[in-house]
Amino acid sequence: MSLVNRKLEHVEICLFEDVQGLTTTLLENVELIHQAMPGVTFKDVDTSLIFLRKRLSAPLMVTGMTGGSQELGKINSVIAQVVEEKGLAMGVGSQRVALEKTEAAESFKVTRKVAPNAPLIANLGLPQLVRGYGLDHLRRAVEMIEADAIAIHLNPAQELFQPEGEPEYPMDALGKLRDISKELGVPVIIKETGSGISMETARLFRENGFTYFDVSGQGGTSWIAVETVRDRRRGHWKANASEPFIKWGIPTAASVVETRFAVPDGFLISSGGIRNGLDVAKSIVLGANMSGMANPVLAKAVSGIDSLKRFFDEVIFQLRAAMMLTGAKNLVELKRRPVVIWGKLREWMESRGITLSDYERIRRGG
Ligand SMILES: CC(C)CCOP(=O)(O)OP(=O)(O)O
Ligand SMILES: [Mg+2]
Repeated sequence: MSLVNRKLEHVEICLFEDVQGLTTTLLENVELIHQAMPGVTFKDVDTSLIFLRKRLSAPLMVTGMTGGSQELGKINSVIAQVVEEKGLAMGVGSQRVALEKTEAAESFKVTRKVAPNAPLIANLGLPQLVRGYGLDHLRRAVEMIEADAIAIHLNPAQELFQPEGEPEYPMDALGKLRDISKELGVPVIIKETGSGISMETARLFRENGFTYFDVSGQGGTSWIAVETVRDRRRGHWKANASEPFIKWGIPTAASVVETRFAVPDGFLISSGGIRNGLDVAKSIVLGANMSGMANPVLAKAVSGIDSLKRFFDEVIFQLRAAMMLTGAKNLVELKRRPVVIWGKLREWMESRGITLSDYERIRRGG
């Protein structure tokens, strides 16, 4: 199976197969508190923030999805044009394919060509560090798109069920990444791929000097389900073995809580099943610095540039509405607003030893 074909098949499956929303983010257990006298006028709501030394219009990025062929480059180009116009940030899909096939690089380079100012984030998988990738490879991925940071994706569950997967995550790969990150020159964002980051993993990376996390929890695309579709198409026995794992992982809201609890000083991106501006607002109140979206952006991007522009306008309107109705005129105020956490998310926190009072102190910034 060629790498390019896998990239194309991933996008086709994410668009047309049933791999979405098989689980929930538990954001439904997070309630923002309505304020009947919010003390805020809608036009004054300010959603801007600084990310990677650049100003964003809203706490929203498109998390890494694709690249590797001309068609996939077109998707990256549409997303990058809209992200540039809207003042948002964007990650690209794994650039392994472009490091192994130089002709695939153009499908990634196009992002910086059409988005000269937006924060762009490069992307490689940790398994490649186990298979010989080093500082030079990460540098080439960063330079390919003049990236402001690089996301290193941790995808053990996906690799386990991928027909041609590389489920190799020895602890010395973390030490190698730590050493590389000291020479790289841009921040490294530790990113999951739909199974979420736990407090143990967040703490482990923080102890090694990493402070940027993209939690990518359960609730959006299930990459175990994606690879199961690929297994089934190939008659691979893993298609049956994966059934009990389709709901494997940490729901996005729980992963935001766990990562924030473990790394009070970290920069957190809440991603995995983020579908609207209220999810973004809830993520910020829960302790994230910003949110990331992938699949809904992919679907709009293939429908065309206007469809994606309208989508972001709706999401940012929803965020601004939630901010006004909770009485927050900017993101600093939003993260300090009161919140109700109940249901399964509260039970999850209690069973993980995270008391609401401890969490309240941490999420409001100490
Ligand atoms: C979330 C997922 C797209 C991460 C990348 O999957 P993959 O194993 O196909 O990526 P690589 O090309 O880096 O191996
Ligand atoms: Mg891989």
